[in-house]
Amino acid sequence: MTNSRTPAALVLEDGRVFRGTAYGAEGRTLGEAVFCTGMTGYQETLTDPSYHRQIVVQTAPQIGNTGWNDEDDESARIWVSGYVVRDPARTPSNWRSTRSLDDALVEQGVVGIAGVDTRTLTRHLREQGAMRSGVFSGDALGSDDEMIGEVLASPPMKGADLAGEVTTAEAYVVPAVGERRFRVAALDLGIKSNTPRQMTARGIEVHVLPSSSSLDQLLEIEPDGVFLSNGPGDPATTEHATALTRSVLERRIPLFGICFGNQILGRALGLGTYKMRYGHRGINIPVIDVATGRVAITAQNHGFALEGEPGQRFDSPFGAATISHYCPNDDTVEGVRAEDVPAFSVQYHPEAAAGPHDAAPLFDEFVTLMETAK
Ligand SMILES: NC(=O)CC[C@H](N)C(=O)O
Repeated sequence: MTNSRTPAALVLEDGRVFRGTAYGAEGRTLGEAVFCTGMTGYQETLTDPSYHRQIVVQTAPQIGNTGWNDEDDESARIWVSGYVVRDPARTPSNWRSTRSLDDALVEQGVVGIAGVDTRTLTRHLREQGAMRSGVFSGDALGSDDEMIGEVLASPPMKGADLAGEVTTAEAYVVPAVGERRFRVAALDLGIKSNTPRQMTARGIEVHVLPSSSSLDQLLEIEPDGVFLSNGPGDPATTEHATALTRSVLERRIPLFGICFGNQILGRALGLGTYKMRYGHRGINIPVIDVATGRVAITAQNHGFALEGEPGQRFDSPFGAATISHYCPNDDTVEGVRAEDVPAFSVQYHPEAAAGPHDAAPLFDEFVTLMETAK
């Protein structure tokens, strides 16, 4: 259970060391330290494959209050490489809870640390940027120099090609709820369970494909639409997915992308990507739709972004395109739309569980795009 007295340390690549006690599994883990500002939804965060190779810091001081249930996982396992909290729940309480968060972390061998001053840590990451880090506890604790050395020897997130590490080994089909109206080929770069669920609820039969699938394998499905999922790593490494996307655009098959998928569509349209200082990770991030001026409150989890200006129109290899959405906090690109081929994508999460659901109608827009193309 929680409140272990085993000493633990979170070590950042710039030499900052935060001391605390072991939480979850004991041992050693390495990854990019990033902070997430969601007050709820820690189970969805932990099981989101986009957090692969990241050590997640929760800014909400109390974590674990509702325990761990058998329904909210976004994938078959916890993907974060480490977990940093301030004050873990001693007594989880929720009618759906089947075990404590601490037990779930131990069961899956996820090394964490509690008792960290997460406010100071978050301010540090906000100023200095997300960076390589490690959590060390028990026998794995070494001298500061040793631990910093291990962190400095670990690979950076920039240039990391990770979709192949999280994608499904085999293609599978998620049937439509009720009558099947459309068939969609979904490229799994780290897809979350709630994404096919949002589509199947709208009469879409979803064929989830491994990230290495060829154009022929995709076309074999005779899809009415193609979906590009979220996923971990640097979008600059997605040559295969970007080439595949270009072939889909050439054939004018309706296409919708989320997060990593937005970065891939952007790249296919000729935009560049860059690593943000500390990214957007939370569940109350505003996004403005340039066409309507409307603001949506969104869930986000990204450390990279597309280059471009809010509302900018640009020439792509597939005709005109627009930066359709942006974040008013920092003018980050949050969506792109092609005007001459049926394709659009967003950097945020319309499938967000536990919400917010402002952006859910984007799945209806995908349906409309497919209806129009038929
Ligand atoms: N959730 C995602 O799809 C993240 C995309 C990409 N790995 C990023 O960090 O920007």
